[in-house]
Amino acid sequence: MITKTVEQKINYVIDFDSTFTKVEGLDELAAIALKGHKDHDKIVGEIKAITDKGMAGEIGFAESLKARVNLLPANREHVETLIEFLKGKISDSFARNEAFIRENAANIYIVSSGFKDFIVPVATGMGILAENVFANTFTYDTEGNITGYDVTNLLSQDKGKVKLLEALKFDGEVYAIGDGYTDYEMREAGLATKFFAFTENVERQKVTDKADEVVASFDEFLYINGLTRSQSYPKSKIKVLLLENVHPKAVEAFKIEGFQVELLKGALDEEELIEKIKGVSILGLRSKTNLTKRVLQHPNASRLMTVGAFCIGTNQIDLAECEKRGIAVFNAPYSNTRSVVEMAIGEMIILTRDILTKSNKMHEGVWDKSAKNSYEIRGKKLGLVGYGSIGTQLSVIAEAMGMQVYFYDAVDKLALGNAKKCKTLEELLGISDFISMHVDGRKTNTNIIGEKEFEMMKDNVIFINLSRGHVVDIKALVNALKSGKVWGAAVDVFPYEPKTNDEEFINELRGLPRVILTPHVGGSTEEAQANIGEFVPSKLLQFMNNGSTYGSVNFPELQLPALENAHRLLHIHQNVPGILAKINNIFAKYNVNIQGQYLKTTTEIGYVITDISKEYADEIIQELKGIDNTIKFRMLY
Ligand SMILES: NC(=O)C1=CN([C@@H]2O[C@H](COP(=O)(O)OP(=O)(O)OC[C@H]3O[C@@H](n4cnc5c(N)ncnc54)[C@H](O)[C@@H]3O)[C@@H](O)[C@H]2O)C=CC1
Ligand SMILES: O=C(O)CCC(=O)C(=O)O
Repeated sequence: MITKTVEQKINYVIDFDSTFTKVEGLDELAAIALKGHKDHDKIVGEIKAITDKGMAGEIGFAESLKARVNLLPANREHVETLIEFLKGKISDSFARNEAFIRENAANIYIVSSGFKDFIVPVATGMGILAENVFANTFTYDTEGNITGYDVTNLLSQDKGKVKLLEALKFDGEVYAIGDGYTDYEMREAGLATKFFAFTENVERQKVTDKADEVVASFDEFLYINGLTRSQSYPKSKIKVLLLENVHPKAVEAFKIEGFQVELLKGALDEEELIEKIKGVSILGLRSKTNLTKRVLQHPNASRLMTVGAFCIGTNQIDLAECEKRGIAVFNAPYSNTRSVVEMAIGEMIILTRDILTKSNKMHEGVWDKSAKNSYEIRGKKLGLVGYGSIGTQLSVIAEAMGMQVYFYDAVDKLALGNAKKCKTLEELLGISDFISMHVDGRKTNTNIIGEKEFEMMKDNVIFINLSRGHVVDIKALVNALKSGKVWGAAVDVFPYEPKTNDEEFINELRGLPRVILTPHVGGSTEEAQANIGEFVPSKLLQFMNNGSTYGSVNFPELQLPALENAHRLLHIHQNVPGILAKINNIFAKYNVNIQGQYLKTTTEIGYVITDISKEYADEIIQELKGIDNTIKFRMLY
């Protein structure tokens, strides 16, 4: 751990409400006491409004406290309930750094305008000494009802924290940490050496404007001051940018760990992405944002460490450029496959029963009961182009529904069930009653189905594309539909897709009969999106927290053990001879004890992870970074 040699004693004065805990104790006490009360919302709202005004410095503190306690119909039992509640509401970054609190307990003070009645049990549970908690105290009647508070306590008065610090006469420096104006007042009065505005739970501009430093977490406070901490680099300083409305679970996964997260609804074009990627270390996108070489080469992208494709396809990402730059890319290869398969089955049935035509007629008041142009899928031949995760699942389900399945894949694939392998695409096109595209989006798959391929198909074929827009020549499909070669089609993906839901969809397929058009929603089910929203962040977090790259689509894959009692050094470099030797020469030169070492390479890059004992010369870091052909270096503990 990094530990500052502290020559001068530092006293840490920490606020409680919305700093040490995520919430305001008195507001929560009101909510507990008024549970089930007919005026619950009204009274709690009033109390919260007064709290906010007081914290923002808009009304005097004494006035705010009096008004709030007067509105509070609470008793000892409610206080007990509040204590249990608050124990679960310790701010994440304080909870993460309990070890620091316990080690430095003698110099850590809670100075709060809240109440000892609930602060002491919560704070002492985290290692704070009871005698170092300074706060107000309630007064109770004989039945245990709160009647008021001790008005002689300095903290119940205006500028109470200032008065208390004057009285305490701390020896050494005083670092005040809090979210409210009264915390700043200690600095204003010259009683605190520095004021750190704490914004993990609430951010008040009036307070941050006055701060010496704004810290989004306690980790950041410890980092700035070179103190012992649980995170080698504070996650609140690491930016995560999530695009295309990924599932809220993803946002939550990063927030829980303390990252700075921004979620945007739509996709971004190249210029917009260059602008937004500034300072971003973790980027999440779906199929519509192109992460191009130009974006990656821009200085704004220099902090980018990892990218998550919240989908299967990664053709929208320049994987080779990411690799060259030491950026690990992950995707969700299976989470939405079932959703695509179900949509393909549904669309085959809708088209072969001519349901679109019938439904449209019904909406116009036409009752046309007839079996004409309606067929079962049972017994028909389904041709799958691409026999990967989706193609194979569709194969099994279609077969269970009585279809005869044929497939063509560019690589040799094992046939599942009774499916039959075709040697060529031409063979498959000539056999099939239904053709469904499930190839990946590599560039060479552009227009693999065009005029010539439609010509090879049986008359009245039903054609489905849920893979990628560019694999089918849309003009050729339009002609095949107009000529009757293709009876009906379902298309979910297009060479150009609108960036957001506000943009018009323009395509020649619009308005054609028996054509199902969907806005790239093959994988958009609640289930699939929730699965992806968990899966991709778990990969990105593993990479960030532990260095593991298992499942990466462009990086040497390594599943690393948990870090135990060591510092982990991660070195990404161009794959040229001699780098491992150079790394180990540095360790040998400084007599570093290696606890474990892992290496994996691709033809382009090498990834060396070394776990070392915690005592080492700081110089090794600069020397490791300085090795020729180093792409990226970082350290974890
Ligand atoms: N519409 C949507 O919302 C969704 C679309 N997709 C897309 O579906 C496609 C397939 O996904 P997966 O099955 O998971 O991919 P996969 O990578 O498991 O399978 C693709 C298969 O296509 C084969 N292939 C590639 N090019 C070929 C060619 N020219 N001819 C014959 N075979 C070829 C590959 O060898 C591979 O077996 C991808 O493009 C993916 O992006 C995936 C999920 C949702
Ligand atoms: O849901 C998305 O944005 C894209 C789905 C898709 O095409 C994929 O997973 O490859």
